[in-house]
Parts: sequence; C-alpha cells; structure tokens
Amino acid sequence: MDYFNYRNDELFAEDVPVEQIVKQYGTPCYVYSRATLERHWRAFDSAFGAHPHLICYAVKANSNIALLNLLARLGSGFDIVSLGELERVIAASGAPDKIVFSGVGKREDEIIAALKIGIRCFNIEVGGELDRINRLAGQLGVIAPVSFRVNPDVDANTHPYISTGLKENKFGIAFEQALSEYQRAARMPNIKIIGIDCHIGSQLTETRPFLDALERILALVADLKAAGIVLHHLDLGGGLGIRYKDEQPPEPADYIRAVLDRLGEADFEILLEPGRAIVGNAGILVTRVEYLKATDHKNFAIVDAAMNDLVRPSLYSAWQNIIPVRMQNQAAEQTWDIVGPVCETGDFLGKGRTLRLNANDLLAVRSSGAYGFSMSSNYNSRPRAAEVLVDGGDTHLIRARESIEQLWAGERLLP
Ligand SMILES: Cc1ncc(COP(=O)(O)O)c(C=O)c1O
Ligand SMILES: N[C@@H](CCCC[NH3+])C(=O)O
Repeated sequence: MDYFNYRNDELFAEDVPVEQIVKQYGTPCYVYSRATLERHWRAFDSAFGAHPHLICYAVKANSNIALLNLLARLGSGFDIVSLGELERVIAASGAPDKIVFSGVGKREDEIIAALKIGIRCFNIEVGGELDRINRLAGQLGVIAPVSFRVNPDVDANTHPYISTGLKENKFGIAFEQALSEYQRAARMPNIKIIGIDCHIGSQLTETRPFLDALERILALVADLKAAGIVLHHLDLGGGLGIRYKDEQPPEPADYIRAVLDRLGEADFEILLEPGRAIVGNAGILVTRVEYLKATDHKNFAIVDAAMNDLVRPSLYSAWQNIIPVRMQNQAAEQTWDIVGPVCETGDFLGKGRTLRLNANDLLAVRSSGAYGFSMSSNYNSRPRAAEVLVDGGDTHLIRARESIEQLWAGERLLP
C-alpha cells in the first residue's frame, strides 16, 4: 500500500496531482510520499512491541537528508557505509549513538570520524579492520564498540548481484573464522565487543533465508558464550523485499514475529538495517515522453529520464511498473520499450510495456524510492533530477535539479 493513487484518471502523490508537481519542478523528477515513508518505518518499529530493538535505516537506499531527518524524528537509527553517509546522518540531525557502520573497506579517516563522533557500533567485515580500529581507538583514547559481520553462507535466493551472504561473496568474516576473530578482539585493549551482525542480501521475498541465517548466527552465539564472550545485540541486517510486480514478500510484522518466536526467552537487543522496504515504494520517478518512434520491429517511447537517473533496469534487468500520470483513451494501446536519451543500448526503464501513449505524456516509474536517486550519476553530462517530498497537500523541494554549471564545478582548465 502506498499513497500514489488515481483520482478521476489522474495520478496523485498523497493529495497533490503529479502534473502539478511537474509544472512546478519539471522532469525528470523524483517524488516521495512522507506518509508512505513513515508508515513503512513504523511497521518495522511497532512489530517489536516491548522487545528491545533499533531500526537502523540503510542510508544507501536513499540518502536525501530531508528523508533521513524525517526518520530521525521518528527515532530511527542508521546503517552507514561511508564518511559521506555519516556526515549526511549528522546533517540530518540523526543521533550518533544510533549509527552502525557497515562496509568492507572502511578507510582510516572514516574510522577516526566515527570514533570521534561516538557511533553505536562498527560492523567489522575483515580481520585487518579490527586491528585498524583497535589502533586508531588507542590513539584517540577511546574504546571502540564492535560487532563482526559474519557471512553465514546461506542462499538468499535473490539476484546474484545483490546476494551478499554466500561464502563466494566479498562481504563479512567467514563463518569458520568468526570465533577466533572474536577471541582476538576480546584480547584487544581498545575494543569492546557488543554484538554480531549479518546481512545476506537484498530484495528477499521469503522469510526462510533470514531464519536460516539466524540459526547459523545463534549457533555461533552459543559458541561465543562457551568461550566467555557475551553479546548484547544481534543485528540481522536489511534485505526485506518489496512488491515491484507480483512478488509477495513477507510483511515486516510477519518477518519480525518469526525472528522473535525463534529467539524465545533470549533477550538480545535486535537491530535491523532495512532500506528498500522503508523507502522503495515511497517514491516514483516522473518522466516526460519526448518522442514516439515506431519501426517495423519495435515501438520506442523515448523519455527524458535515463539510466543515469534510475539504473536498476539496466544494471539488474529489474522490472519496475511504468504507469501514465493521466489515463487517456485517445491513443491506441500499443507495446512500447521505454528508453532514455543516453547513448547506451542498455539505457531503458522498461521493455514491452502496453500503454496508450502520445508524445509529451507524463509517465511514472513506480517503486523508485530505493536505489533510484542514490545510484544516479551524471553520465552523458546529464544533471541529476530534482527530488520533491509530498506531505498531504504540501510539496517540498528537497533537492534542486542540478544546474548545468554544477556538472563541471571542481574541474579545472590547465594554465
Ligand atoms: C550491510 C547492509 N545493510 C543493509 C542493507 C539494506 O538492504 P535493503 O535495502 O535490501 O534492506 C544493505 C544493502 O543490501 C547492506 O549491504
Ligand atoms: N542497489 C540494489 C541493491 C543493493 C543493496 C546494497 N547492499 C538494488 O537496487 O536493488
């Protein structure tokens, strides 16, 4: 359920006609719904009831500071993977002690910044990172709170590019090495072990792989306890999928109930790092049809958004629904490839879509709130799209469309 619906054949974002947003801000344009974003976050948070927990929204899914700030106001924590994301959370008034820092390649300056600001936890993904954090914490005279991201080697049953919990993936400490890494950490003077972490992949549509991973993690937790290492929290990562087409992912409440049922009396604080499930269906990408091009083989609708704005179709062959902003019956129904202006054959937003189209029509690509703007680029020297947040009947420009001059800001001619 979201808040992008038709009223009298016209698409609305909450109470605002999408056409009105386009008149004000142009295309291509990302449009987000505050009500949807907040409802999705609360669905995770409330499912825990009284069980100690922290929802750490995965900033990479959509890192606009207005959205981060709305989540911070709800009490959200944040899962970050870079200094840039750390600074975004701070700029959005996120609480440092609710930040967990994931990622396989944390640089020294990133670790130092996180230690200085006092984040909740480092999710360590490689042995050398433990040594580095211990050394830098010592230099700063602080104790670093850590957990290890363990690779449980379970099949998340998702697209191979977004599966992260198999032993051939680069992520996390190998399951077999985890115990000895924890023991090594326990001997370090500037390290405090507080938890364990895993994240097995993204766009998961079943509960089973999550529970398989949890089983592996709990086995390790028992081994750690036997070795005298007691944990405060379990971080089960993100990855819960959304409906793009006909997927039927579990509701957050179903997933969380299954986790809590399995935990029984165990009173670990549970951390989750959902990204897509919170913001994916809270956003659309609005684009205008520039030209219609019919050939003997195919019909192309050439639109003004492209793979630089939304790369998921090109990168993962991801299917996202494309719908008209205004339903109309004048044009004949035909099958279209919806393509962008970028000079790549792989530049498409959707293929084989049956639509009634005229040049100049507006289209909305649904489910674009996650990994849409945050993965956008300037390829072909295309300024990045505007981002607009709708709140009931109000619209807020939360990121201005990039100007042409911004494209080469920072570049220099030789003297
Ligand atoms: C460590 C980590 N946590 C959380 C997420 C968020 O994943 P999702 O957007 O699928 O919930 C990701 C991305 O897959 C990740 O790599
Ligand atoms: N960017 C991917 C998901 C990767 C998640 C990052 N760990 C997508 O659009 O589906």
